[in-house]
Amino acid sequence: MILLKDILYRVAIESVIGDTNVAIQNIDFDSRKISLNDVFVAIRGEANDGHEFIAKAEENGAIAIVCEELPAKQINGITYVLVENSKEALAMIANNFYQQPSGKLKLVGVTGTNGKTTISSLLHQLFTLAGYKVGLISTIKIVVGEEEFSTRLTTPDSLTINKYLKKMNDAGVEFCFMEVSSHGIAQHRTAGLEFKGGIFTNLSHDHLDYHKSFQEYRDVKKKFFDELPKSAFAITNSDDKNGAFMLQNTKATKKTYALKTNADYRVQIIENELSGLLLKINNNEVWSTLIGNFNAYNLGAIYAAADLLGLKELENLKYISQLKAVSGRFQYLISAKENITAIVDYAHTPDALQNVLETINAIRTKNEELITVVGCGGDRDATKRPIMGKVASDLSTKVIFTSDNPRTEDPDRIIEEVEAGVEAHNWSKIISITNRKQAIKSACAMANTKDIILIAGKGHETYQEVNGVRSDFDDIKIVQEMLEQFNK
Ligand SMILES: CC(=O)N[C@H]1[C@@H](OP(=O)(O)OP(=O)(O)OC[C@H]2O[C@@H](n3ccc(=O)[nH]c3=O)[C@H](O)[C@@H]2O)O[C@H](CO)[C@@H](O)[C@@H]1O[C@H](C)C(=O)N[C@@H](C)C(=O)N[C@H](CCC(=O)O)C(=O)O
Ligand SMILES: Nc1ncnc2c1ncn2[C@@H]1O[C@H](COP(=O)(O)OP(=O)(O)OP(=O)(O)O)[C@@H](O)[C@H]1O
Ligand SMILES: N[C@H](CCC[C@H](N)C(=O)O)C(=O)O
Ligand SMILES: [Mg+2]
Repeated sequence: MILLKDILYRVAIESVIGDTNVAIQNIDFDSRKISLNDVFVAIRGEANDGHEFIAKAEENGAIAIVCEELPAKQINGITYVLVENSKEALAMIANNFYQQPSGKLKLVGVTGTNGKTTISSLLHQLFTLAGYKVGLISTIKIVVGEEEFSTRLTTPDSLTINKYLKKMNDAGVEFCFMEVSSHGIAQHRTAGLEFKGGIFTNLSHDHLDYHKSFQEYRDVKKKFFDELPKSAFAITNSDDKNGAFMLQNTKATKKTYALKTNADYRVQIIENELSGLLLKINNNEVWSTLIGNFNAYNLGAIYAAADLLGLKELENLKYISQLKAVSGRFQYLISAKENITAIVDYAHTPDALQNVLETINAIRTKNEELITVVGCGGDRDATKRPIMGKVASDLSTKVIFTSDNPRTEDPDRIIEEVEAGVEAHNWSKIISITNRKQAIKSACAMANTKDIILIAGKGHETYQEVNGVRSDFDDIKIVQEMLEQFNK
């Protein structure tokens, strides 16, 4: 039996009306999911104000209401807990309800604009190879030992995070790697978690619809490191101009990785080919089948984290060389007959797109075309659209602009905004085909022997979201079918 007072530990409470010595059943921040003897936490969101649903939660049987503002009428028998910040309170309550699960394993958070899924998934792979039971909370999926769960957000709400961490405790998981998005930090989804380490990847343009300015976006990311405990490690990319800034006020042990500057974990690229990377990390050579400069950074961060988590040097190098590419991250398929290469990549920011295109250009010979299929998501940062249009047209020989996830926006309007970034001398390179499947088919039809097709933006996603409806859609499957037709 759990009492209301037990879950209020570390919650910044302003006042309480009613009894906290009451047994509670469950917790939720959605009035529609409240049933008898549950605790309802009212949250002011982006679209709605949870305080407007307090009456609904009471009707559904809530025994306690946690809120920032008391309802005009209070009901006898229900306890009202007035707090400073409901989102933070929810996080603390979730930590308490599931008995502080983050402290019972080694939790490492990965933050930054690009590379979070790659690094956390590869660390999950590495520690699994090393024989440990491992957990993962990522954009692609949540993993608890051998069990996998689907997920919609990169960093889930605090209740969901703690629920899965508890499952990990019950399954005997020793290490958990999780992505920490800027939305997650800003909305206190990770508050109260006990991190053993934090990793910073890089910072570039994204989510400026939500954070309003680059400074605000940067400061939110920094907050994650500010809050790490002294016993944790904080690993940063010292080649990134915001790398040092991230660790300015952290209490954690600071460590750096870099390709260009001096660092605790120094990575050098010896060979960089379509078959993989030969790297020197500190004084050891290691081969990886991962491709591109940016993966040399990711591998540097992974090596550093594994080292700081106690993996022996030789084991670390051995497992790094066995890591396999993460789904939809530079995933490539080759049609045997025509020798056409198709690369499916999740690049959905200007920086990621530029990195991927530069990687391909570095390995492509001049007479092979690079045909890029790309679009931008709706209801997300619109300022990145023309920049992605420019990057795609500057760095490809042909471009097909198309839809990503239009969500509630008009796909043709989004494409126009992407096209607006294309410079006049590149206009002859581009065409636009709104239907993404058609765009991929056209790219395949345009390709000649040895050409390279990049399909960017959706990576591992198996749906396309239009007006709130997600229909089956898989870049990898579509391109596979097309390439098989060539082989006939
Ligand atoms: C913009 C944003 O981040 N929104 C998130 C936010 O929702 P919200 O603030 O809009 O919630 P709301 O609809 O206004 O509702 C407010 C409150 O009223 C409650 N409510 C509502 C209706 C009702 O009948 N009863 C009721 O109690 C809701 O449960 C909620 O508690 O809080 C919700 C619960 O945690 C999230 O699911 C939701 O994510 C939406 C779906 C989303 O698309 N978020 C994206 C932008 C996101 O977070 N992405 C990041 C970053 C990606 C990256 O960098 O890679 C991620 O971590 O995935
Ligand atoms: N270290 C890196 N630096 C720059 N670009 C990268 C890096 N790692 C991966 N990328 C590129 O960014 C894309 C997204 O990578 P990944 O999914 O790992 O990032 P993420 O941070 O998890 O993104 P999201 O914010 O959507 O969760 C990749 O498909 C690749 O094109
Ligand atoms: N986590 C990213 C995912 C973008 C993926 C892209 N396919 C899109 O839908 O815009 C975001 O929420 O911005
Ligand atoms: Mg991710």
